[in-house]
Amino acid sequence: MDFFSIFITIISTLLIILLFSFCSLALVIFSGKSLNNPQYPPVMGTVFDQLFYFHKLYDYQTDIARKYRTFRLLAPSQSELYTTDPRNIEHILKTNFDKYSKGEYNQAIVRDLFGYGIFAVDGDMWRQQRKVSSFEFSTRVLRDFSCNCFRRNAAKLAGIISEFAVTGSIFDIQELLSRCSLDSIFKVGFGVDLNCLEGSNKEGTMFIKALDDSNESVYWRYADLFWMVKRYLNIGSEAILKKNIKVMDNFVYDLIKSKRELLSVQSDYVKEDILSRFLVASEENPSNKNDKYLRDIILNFILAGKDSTANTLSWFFYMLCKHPLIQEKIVQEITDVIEGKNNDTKIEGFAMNLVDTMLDKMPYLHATLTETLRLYPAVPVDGKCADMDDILPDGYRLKKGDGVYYIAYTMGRMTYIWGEDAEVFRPERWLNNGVFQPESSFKFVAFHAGPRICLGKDFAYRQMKIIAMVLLTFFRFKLADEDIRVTYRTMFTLQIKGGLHIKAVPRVVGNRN
Ligand code: HEM
Repeated sequence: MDFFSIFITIISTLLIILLFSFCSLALVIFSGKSLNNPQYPPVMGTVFDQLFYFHKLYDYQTDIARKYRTFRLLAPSQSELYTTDPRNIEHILKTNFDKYSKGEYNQAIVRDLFGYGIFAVDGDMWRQQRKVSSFEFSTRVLRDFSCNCFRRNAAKLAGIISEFAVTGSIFDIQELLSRCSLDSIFKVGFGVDLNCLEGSNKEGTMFIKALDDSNESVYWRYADLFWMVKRYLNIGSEAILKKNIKVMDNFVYDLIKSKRELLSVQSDYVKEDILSRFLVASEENPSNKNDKYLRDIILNFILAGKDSTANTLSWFFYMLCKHPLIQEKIVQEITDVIEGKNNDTKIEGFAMNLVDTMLDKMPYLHATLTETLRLYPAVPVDGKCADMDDILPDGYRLKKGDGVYYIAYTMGRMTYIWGEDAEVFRPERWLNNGVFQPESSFKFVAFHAGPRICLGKDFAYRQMKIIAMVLLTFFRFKLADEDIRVTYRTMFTLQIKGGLHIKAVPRVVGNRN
């Protein structure tokens, strides 16, 4: 056989294999999915379509949801349902809680990052972590200790921004907020001073980058057909992910080691932080005593505490730059609330004098933060897996093993939920005669709902309010480029792609005109 014939034989064999694989995959994807049965939600494509829209995934989902409130994408072995209907959300997250779990499909995807931490487990493991954590979050000590820490970190952040303000420099506020909230979660969660905000902690900075990149790489698995093969061969995005996870693991294992040493040396050490509580709980249950289990708990809390708050505040400042009148209204509310009670004109003193009662009297700020979360929810898509066949309240059926996701980002843009001005940023929609009106957690689902509702909601609002009050008292914020329209980085949490580059103009405190 000549060279040309060998070449043709190889190419045609490859083509036949490729065609065969493609047909088998198509057969697996499209068979057994009740495609034309109107009892099941309409099919809008396969999960691999998400590859093409990955950079604007949530807007792609929103476009479909404008036509179909509940729809399906097909995956090889199951259907993935997406819904915006609050009735369905109540059904899966609360009324039929026991019929839905995180599911093996999701767990396989997130295992390398989340391990067996609270976000990735079900059943007894979840109940045990929820119990220890909810006890921690309900204590008065945590409330006082965390507020103190938020005030200090807000003052440090304002100090850094004042240097930029003096020189008129542009800075990335998302980056600073990210460091600030990481410092807070380390102090409150693990009793450790990370000092990432000052930039003096190089490992901390590397840790943040590794965390963000891993968050994105793991999310990419939802659209990547070959992620398991790549993981096995340790190539491409999976090789990068593995490296990033190693950076994070080293960092977290060092933390556990130093914490254990501290607890054994100092018998009078105050065990009030979340990690100490889990360390004590693990002493009582030897199966949870290993460092891997503690690593998972820590990493889940870091993911919960850092991204959610920092990203929400970044979108909040973006909205305030786009709506200067809203920015000034918040400043007026701060002025009214602190009048006669906090006259300190220095950043540190002002921050330390912000007491709980002042935070509670800020309905407009509360509404603006909530409006930010309505349009830019920190967790844009979240979901569960059906553990048995079921029928949703909107009448659509799903089969055992199907995924069912609620799209918080899309829900915020649905006129049937929020009215004709759903896409308009309008904090006033949350107020009635100046009093904040909460919405059903199945309609405003940014904090999840039902038995697994976010444990850190109040914690997050307190931190966001303190930071917002300190920064807005001392600075007026403007976008570095007034015409810019920022977008998101597609990952588990809604981060601004490329950061938020802004300028701060000092305000004259005591005379805020
Ligand atoms: C704006 C801020 C925040 C938002 C929007 C938010 C949102 C959410 C969402 C959507 C979930 C459900 C995730 C899932 O499906 O597993 C969740 C769960 C959780 N959040 Fe938050 N979160 C915020 C801040 C925080 C903070 C600061 C902490 C802790 C320091 C925290 C701790 C938790 C925990 C422990 C869970 C797991 C609950 C469970 O599975 O039982 N969150 N949060």
